[in-house]
Amino acid sequence: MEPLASAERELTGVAPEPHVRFRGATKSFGKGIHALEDVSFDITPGSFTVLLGLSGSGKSTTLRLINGLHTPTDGEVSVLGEAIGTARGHRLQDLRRQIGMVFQQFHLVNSMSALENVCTGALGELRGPRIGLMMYPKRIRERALEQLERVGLADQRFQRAENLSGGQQQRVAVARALMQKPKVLLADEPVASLDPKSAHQVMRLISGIAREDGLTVVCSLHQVELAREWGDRIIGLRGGRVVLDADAADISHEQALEIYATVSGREDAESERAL
Ligand SMILES: Nc1ncnc2c1ncn2[C@@H]1O[C@H](COP(=O)(O)OP(=O)(O)OP(=O)(O)O)[C@@H](O)[C@H]1O
Repeated sequence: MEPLASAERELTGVAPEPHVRFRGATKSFGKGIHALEDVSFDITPGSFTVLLGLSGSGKSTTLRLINGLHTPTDGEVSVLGEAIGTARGHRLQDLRRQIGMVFQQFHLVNSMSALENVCTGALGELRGPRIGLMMYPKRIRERALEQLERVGLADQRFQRAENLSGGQQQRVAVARALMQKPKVLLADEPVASLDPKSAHQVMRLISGIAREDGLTVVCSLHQVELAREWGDRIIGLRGGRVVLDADAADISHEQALEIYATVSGREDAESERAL
């Protein structure tokens, strides 16, 4: 998915500024735990990048560096042209508002309706807490309903989140992320808890919305086939290092599987899951 970036290049002859830039980024936790080591890449606006790798390879750390939850121990991470690790206060809040997030475990409030969960995505633009759907301004409730319509769940708007299926809950979580009107959408293993049919549905939804809104997506996955089907580009991580970085269309199933090259029994089991 390169329409935005390639259109801009065609019009101006200049490649657009990347939405995400890693330059020699390293993240260590104490002595000896290098979650990420010397990672460099640029992510083009409007592209869909998949981070592929087994458990512990550094995918979540990469996403957390992008949304400023971690700061790099060494090197630089910039998002939308700013070094997010050094941004503070309002500037950091503004940047974070432009970065939507979707998680493996959905992180909805179970006792709230689907619509109220989506409304919480707008809390960053409101003052003070809101308890109950009717405490949100009408314009926010209307926007939330529009987002629920986009993910095909308007008819479930008053259903408590806990009564929805996993796939439906993830669609509500996508709608909530869209309330921020993000430029960048980060998805951390968004389909790892879903059955294959729901997983495809959610990936199709994220991909379709990203295309419509020109969103830049960075999505971690551990399933090779999903990565090849939905990503424009695959960045493979192993042991905190980039071991593959190429257009998804140019990567064979076997090449992608090499990311899971076995060095221990644990990884053997993981590489079977990755198929
Ligand atoms: N806060 C932390 N403190 C200590 N070590 C950490 C911390 N966060 C991550 N790590 C370590 O960094 C490495 C990379 O972890 P990360 O969560 O980024 O991997 P991942 O590819 O997302 O794995 P998973 O799919 O299991 O979430 C692992 O060895 C992990 O144990």
